[in-house]
Amino acid sequence: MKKILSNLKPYWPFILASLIFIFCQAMSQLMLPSMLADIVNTGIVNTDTGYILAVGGKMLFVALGAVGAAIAASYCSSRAAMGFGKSLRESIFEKVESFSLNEFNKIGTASLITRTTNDVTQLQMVAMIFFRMVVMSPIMAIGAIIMAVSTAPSLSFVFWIVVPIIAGVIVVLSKFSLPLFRAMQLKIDTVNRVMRENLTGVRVIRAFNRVEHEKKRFNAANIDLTNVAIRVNRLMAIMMPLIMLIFNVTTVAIVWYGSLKINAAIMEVGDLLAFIQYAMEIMFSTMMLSMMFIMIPRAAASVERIKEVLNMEPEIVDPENPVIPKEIKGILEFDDVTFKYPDAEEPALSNISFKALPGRTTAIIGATGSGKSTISNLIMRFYDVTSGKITIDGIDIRDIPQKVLRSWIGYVPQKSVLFTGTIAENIRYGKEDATDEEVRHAAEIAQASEFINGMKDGFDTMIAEGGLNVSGGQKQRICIARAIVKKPKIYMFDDSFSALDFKTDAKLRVALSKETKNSTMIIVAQRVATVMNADQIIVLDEGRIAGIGKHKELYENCETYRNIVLSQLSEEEIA
Ligand SMILES: Nc1ncnc2c1ncn2[C@@H]1O[C@H](COP(=O)(O)OP(=O)(O)OP(=O)(O)O)[C@@H](O)[C@H]1O
Repeated sequence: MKKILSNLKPYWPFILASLIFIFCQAMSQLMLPSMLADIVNTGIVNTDTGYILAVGGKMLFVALGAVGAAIAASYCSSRAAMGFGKSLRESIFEKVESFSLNEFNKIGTASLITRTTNDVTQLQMVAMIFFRMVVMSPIMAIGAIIMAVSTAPSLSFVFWIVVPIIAGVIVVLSKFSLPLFRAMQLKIDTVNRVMRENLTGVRVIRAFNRVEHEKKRFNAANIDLTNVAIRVNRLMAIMMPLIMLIFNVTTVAIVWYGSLKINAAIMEVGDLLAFIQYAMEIMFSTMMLSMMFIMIPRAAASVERIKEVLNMEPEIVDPENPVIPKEIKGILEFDDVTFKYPDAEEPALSNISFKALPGRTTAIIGATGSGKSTISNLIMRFYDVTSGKITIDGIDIRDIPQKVLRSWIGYVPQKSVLFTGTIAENIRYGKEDATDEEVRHAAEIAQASEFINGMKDGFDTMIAEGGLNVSGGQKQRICIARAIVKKPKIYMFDDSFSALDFKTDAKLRVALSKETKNSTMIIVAQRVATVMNADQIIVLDEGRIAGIGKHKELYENCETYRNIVLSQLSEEEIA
């Protein structure tokens, strides 16, 4: 909670100003009924027009003051609440940025989006009303009780009956509403998740004619959310008429009892009028407070969900005593590495040891699911090894700050990811201050220049959201250029040539080897043609190393490798 509330800190001047204005508004509003009583008791009873005009003028002045204070309070509380929301969203975003892949998996992307948007909006709304109502209502309620009791002490017993009844109604209803509000946020998560899957998977959905199925899935989630919302609103629907009934019965009781007093000449008409107005203020304030009780549980559900994100400790953290060498050679070594994904039964990698040297190409090949991408995940420190260690120039990568480690590596993921922006901007993602020449050169090596220059706007061509306006192979080459422009010490290509035709794949590797003479190259691939010229090939089989060596040796000595080769190459190609 402290972490959430700390986001209010920068806005305390607005909160303070809003409280002062609210106080002024409450005071002005409290003065009005007693002035009205004065007009009736003195002005009207004595038919003193001058008095009526004088006090009426004062009333107008006070009422205008109340309006001004209300506007100012509203402005200040809105500024504070909106600022709070902005700052909270920033905090969540920053926290999420520090998550390792495991934390993303735990909460889920759709839920993280809802928590950053919808849940924060809930808190923002509550904060705005909170500043106004929680301060205004008690001041008004207490002030009105004091004024009412001093105006007509004999009628004040009414409050001892009415206020507890209103409070009781609210407490009971809020007990039912909390679980419903919690459920509602979860349902919003589900709607978002289904929507997200539908938008990203639209091509597959259409290709497999599953539009109807997806409609049903979305409808189910949507109806689920609607049902919970209806139940919540049913509670609200009960509450408002109940409170209005209490309001009206109370007014009737006051008028009836008051008129008896007036008849008996114990009370003046003006005092009864003032008393009714104070009674209204008291009941209205109690109702507003009760609305807070309804909103607070809803906000509490959102607070819980935001707290879960803010309190989640990322598993991958920077070392306390980091080692940051000025210069590295790029010798990457796996030393008896075993790794099990969180929640997985079996390790994805077992006892992996190898050394990748600068100026050499190390290729990793194996069947699907053999653990190739897991190796790249570990090198990037998206996950930490379960046992053993990975070193660069002899330094355990857990002793190197993540930022520094990742600055040494040019990573091309298995699934190409591009961002909305121009092609040049996407390539510059690898090196922010890369010159146009550097960008062009990187594209040249990545065999991307030709198709980029063929586009109407060349390097300034806009990439649509998710890179939908370029082909799979083009996307891959832009991603490769992004890594090349960085001029890293270590290249990590995770099955990054899979969408390229054989000719482009070969040309790219030749151009790359010229450019990266002193860099350590790690190429994960499924295709034998991509790896067969590597200086060393690591053959993975169900998370274990089945063989390490050059193409020829492995073909002769490693059965797993031979089987992969035989399944892909013809006799002449092997020879
Ligand atoms: N996040 C994860 N949580 C649990 N298990 C995982 C996770 N990611 C991968 N695995 C498992 O780890 C094993 C190795 O997966 P990995 O992605 O490294 O294989 P791969 O050789 O790269 O396969 P492919 O060639 O199909 O990409 C597989 O059995 C897979 O099911």
